[in-house]
Amino acid sequence: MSHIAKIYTDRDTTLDPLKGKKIAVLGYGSQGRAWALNLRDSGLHVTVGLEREGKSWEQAKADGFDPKKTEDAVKDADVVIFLVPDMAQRLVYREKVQPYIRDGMDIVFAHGFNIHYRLIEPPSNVDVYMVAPKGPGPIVREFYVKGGGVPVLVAVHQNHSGKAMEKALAIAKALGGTRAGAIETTFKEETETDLIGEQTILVGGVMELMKAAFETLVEMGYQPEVAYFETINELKMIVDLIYDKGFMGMLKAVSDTAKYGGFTVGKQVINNETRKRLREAAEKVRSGKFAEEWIEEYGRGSPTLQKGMEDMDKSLEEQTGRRLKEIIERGKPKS
Ligand SMILES: NC(=O)C1=CN([C@@H]2O[C@H](COP(=O)(O)OP(=O)(O)OC[C@H]3O[C@@H](n4cnc5c(N)ncnc54)[C@H](O)[C@@H]3O)[C@@H](O)[C@H]2O)C=CC1
Ligand SMILES: CC(=O)[C@](C)(O)C(=O)O
Ligand SMILES: [Mg+2]
Ligand SMILES: [Mg+2]
Repeated sequence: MSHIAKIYTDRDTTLDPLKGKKIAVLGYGSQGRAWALNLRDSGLHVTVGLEREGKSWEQAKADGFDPKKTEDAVKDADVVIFLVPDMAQRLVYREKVQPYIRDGMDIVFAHGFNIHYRLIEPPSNVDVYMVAPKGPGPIVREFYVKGGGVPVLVAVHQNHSGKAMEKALAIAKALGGTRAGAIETTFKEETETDLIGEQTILVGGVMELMKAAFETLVEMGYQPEVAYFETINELKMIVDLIYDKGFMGMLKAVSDTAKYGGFTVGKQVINNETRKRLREAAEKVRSGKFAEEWIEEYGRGSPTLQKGMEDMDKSLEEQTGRRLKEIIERGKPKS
């Protein structure tokens, strides 16, 4: 592997390509709020566009924005950023963006789903690019406020102006992303790796592994509180060690007993069978079959997603976590 990714930092980037441009942030949820606030704090001109009055509208107002109806924000904008849910983007595009597209407008995404799977096909007279934060929205905001930034991926799908990458990097900088680094990628690579990552490890894999370990201990008659601290609460500390000091740093911080048990038993639990299923899940993303399934589920009102949320809310691990909340909060470092 001799390939080295192209990575941009603050020194390689400038806000100039977006200075004075009118930026419409569509959606004010997890990413929308973080982007609108970070871009505004970085000195860019931001308008929040929303479908209707409601929770997001109130939050945007509380944060000092004067939200507009989606189409009104778009009519005025030079740059339109899609931060409504992936499944909602197609309809918002068709009804509230497409009719107002002008020559030289920018259409921007935080995830490549709708472009890669061709749910949105912008005309050739606009730039289409992406800045994809590799972290949850609230963390994108928190890191920025504290002087840091969450790393981002940048990609260009359509370069009508010839300056699409410069503008993607300007957004990356305004978001705080280039304080860490912005890695150049493609819509295909970002979309597929993001979906594979969230399904197999970040959301799906970690959640199920924690649940499986917790439930095994409880089934064996151990106290749920003890199981919760062991299999769920302590994971953050282990992951933080890996985050700060790598796998070697984590291993140096745990006991030899844990290292030996970890090396031998870890491979039995996450074995070739698990890897085979991980690969199958990844292939299902790459073939477009997962996207097809998710679009179909969304069309039926997302029953599986809703049931997942309800079941988790009622689960013994979540109930136990709520009961232990006070203890966990009390123990958190104070600075
Ligand atoms: N959540 C995250 O941390 C990350 C999200 N992304 C991407 O960012 C984009 C936005 O995702 P999130 O911030 O998670 O979205 P979200 O679910 O938090 O967005 C909700 C916002 O969209 C509005 N909204 C909800 N349903 C709508 C509909 N049917 N039509 C129009 N507006 C609607 C809500 O009022 C709210 O303002 C997606 O493309 C996602 O893949 C990328 C990286 C991480
Ligand atoms: C937070 C993030 O990067 C995810 C998991 O890809 C997402 O929310 O879609
Ligand atoms: Mg992601
Ligand atoms: Mg994602």
